[in-house]
Amino acid sequence: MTRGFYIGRFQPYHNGHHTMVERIAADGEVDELVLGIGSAGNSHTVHDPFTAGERIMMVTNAVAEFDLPTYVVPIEDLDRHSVWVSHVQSMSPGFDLAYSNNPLVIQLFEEAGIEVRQSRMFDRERLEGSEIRERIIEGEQWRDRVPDVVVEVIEECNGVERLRTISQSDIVERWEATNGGCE
Ligand SMILES: Nc1ncnc2c1ncn2[C@@H]1O[C@H](COP(=O)(O)OP(=O)(O)OP(=O)(O)O)[C@@H](O)[C@H]1O
Ligand SMILES: NC(=O)c1ccc[n+]([C@@H]2O[C@H](COP(=O)(O)O)[C@@H](O)[C@H]2O)c1
Repeated sequence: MTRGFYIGRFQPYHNGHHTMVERIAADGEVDELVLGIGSAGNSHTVHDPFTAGERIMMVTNAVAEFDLPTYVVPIEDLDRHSVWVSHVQSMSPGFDLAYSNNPLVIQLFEEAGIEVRQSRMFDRERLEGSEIRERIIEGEQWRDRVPDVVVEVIEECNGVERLRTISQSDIVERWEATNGGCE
């Protein structure tokens, strides 16, 4: 029995992530997969708008279509990279290999003796979290870049409105930092 571990911030979980999981399921290289919700304590910023709970719903509902047993676990950040892999292991069902294209994640797992498998990036011009968040804020088309169940979660939590509101307050904060605030 082989279990894999795939971590991401999933802000939001998009079709690039979904293609990755689809390939893992189709290849049959693992019997089970753990999906780690990274930076789990972060939410309500333009970089990390969705809560761990909302992202758990996105991922759980999306991967249900695959014939692969999965577990979704939230993983909070730590201020010490040197112990992050132990922290991940303490929060996750045991795993034999990890999937990531993130250079720091790859470095930390490999230093801990855990095999990391990388993949190519799928349709990266369209399938990038920051681009999708920008499109949500700007009112451009984004729904075709995420699984339908992710659209449902974002709509259920008023995510479009949240991102737009947050992006406005970010603009105000940046303006105040540059201009010394209002008199
Ligand atoms: N289009 C894609 N194809 C394949 N892998 C992807 C794709 N987009 C992201 N990944 C990988 O999935 C993992 C989690 O990525 P992450 O949640 O940071 O998404 P992202 O699209 O890079 O988001 P952001 O722009 O917010 O950083 C990382 O290893 C990342 O390299
Ligand atoms: N020290 C730490 O807390 C640490 C180290 C490496 C990665 N991470 C997290 O792992 C996740 C990696 O996911 P991404 O590939 O989506 O960036 C992120 O949430 C990142 O914050 C945390």
